[in-house]
Order: sequence, then structure tokens, then C-alpha cells
Amino acid sequence: MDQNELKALVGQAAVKYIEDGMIVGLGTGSTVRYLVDALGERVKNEGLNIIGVTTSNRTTEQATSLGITIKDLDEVDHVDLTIDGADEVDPNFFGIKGGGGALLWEKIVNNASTKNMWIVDESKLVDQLGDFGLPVEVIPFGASHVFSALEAKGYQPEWRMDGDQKYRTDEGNLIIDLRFGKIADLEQLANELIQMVGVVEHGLFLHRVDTVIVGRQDGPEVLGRELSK
Ligand SMILES: O=C(CO)[C@H](O)[C@H](O)COP(=O)(O)O
Repeated sequence: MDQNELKALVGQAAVKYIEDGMIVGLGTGSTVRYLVDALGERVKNEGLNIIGVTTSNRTTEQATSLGITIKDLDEVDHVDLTIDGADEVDPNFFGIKGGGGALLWEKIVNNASTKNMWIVDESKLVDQLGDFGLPVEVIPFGASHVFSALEAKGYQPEWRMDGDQKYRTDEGNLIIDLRFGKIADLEQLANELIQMVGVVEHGLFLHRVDTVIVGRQDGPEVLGRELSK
């Protein structure tokens, strides 16, 4: 199986954890696209009655086109289960997210959710986080000063680009990718970044996930707390 087939495999495995009546957080990315396709099938064929809360405008567009009911996070009082992708996952289920630029809404929906599941192909599993790079979302006002401060710390920042323009998140913010390789102290870096004025969020997701479904050549492997299905 190639990487896309492994992504499809975990998307289809994860949809089985969605139960009638749930409020479901829907992540962003190419792996989650397969999940949303499979969820659309269940809504259409089984009459599954769920409410989705999305983490990006992209996911909202896909889900609504498939007949999935979507509400804003502020219209619901809780989220039962959020299923999202990730860019790197370590043995503690700590991860890096934001490769698709949706890290801020993803972290907010994750935080509102009773249970969180990640779906990844096996290439995303690493011993130590960092080689992917670490996305940091900053507000546009004064962003070059945040960039310079990150440069001065030796974090090798790069602007996330969209063609010849700086990439804009759904929230209208900018993303700076840090490229300094493996991260020695995750908690320390997470605290340091979130305290920088102008930084809105970073892509380190620590202590945030219960279950990871990994797409392997011999089938999906469920790691961590098995959620009922
Ligand atoms: O964090 C994300 C978007 O902000 C994605 O979940 C992450 O980039 C994984 O994407 P993909 O499933 O396309 O590999």
C-alpha cells in the first residue's frame, strides 16, 4: 500500500468510532479527507445522525458537500470525539501539527473535546519530534519582529508561503515554520513560544490525545486508550 492507501485505511477505520447522536470534531488534512468521505457515506447510507464541528473552512466545505450537518464550535456546549491527522507523533502521543496550516482551530477544537484521536500513516511515527519543522501562528501586526526574535534564538524561522504571498490561515494570521531539527525539551519550548508576544499558537500538541490509529501495511493498529466503537 502506498501512503495515500494507508491514509484511506485509517480514515475508514476511524469512522467506526463515530456513534449516532455524537458531536464530532473533524480535523484537517489529506488523511482526514478520507475520514470525512467515509462519514458522508455513513450519513447517507445509514442515516447516521451526528453534528460535525470543523477545524478549517476546507473541511467545512467538504463535509457540507457530503450532507454532514456542521455547526460552529460556539453553537455546541461540548464535543464528544475529535478525529484529526498529525505530522509527527512520538511514543508518548505528543505530536506536531499544522502542516496544513490549521493548527489554531485544531488545538481549540481538540481542547473542547472529551476524547481525541489521531489518524496517521506509519511514516508519521518518530522517536523524537522536530524534524518535520514546527509551525508557529502569529498575528500579522508586527510579525517581522516575532520572526527576528525567533531568528535571534537560533530557531531558523521561515515564512510559510502560498505562491509569492505569505500564507494566511483561516483566522487571517501568518505562519512561521521553525526548522531546527529534533526538539530536546518539548514542554520548555511550548511554554517559551506561547509566551512570546504576537504568537497566537504553536504546533506542539502535548498531553492532548487518547488514541492513535496507525496505518500499517498489515492493517490499522490502534494505540493507546481504545475508545468504544
Ligand atoms: O495538522 C494538520 C493540518 O493543520 C494535519 O492534520 C497534518 O498536517 C497532517 O496532514 P495529512 O493528513 O495531510 O498528512
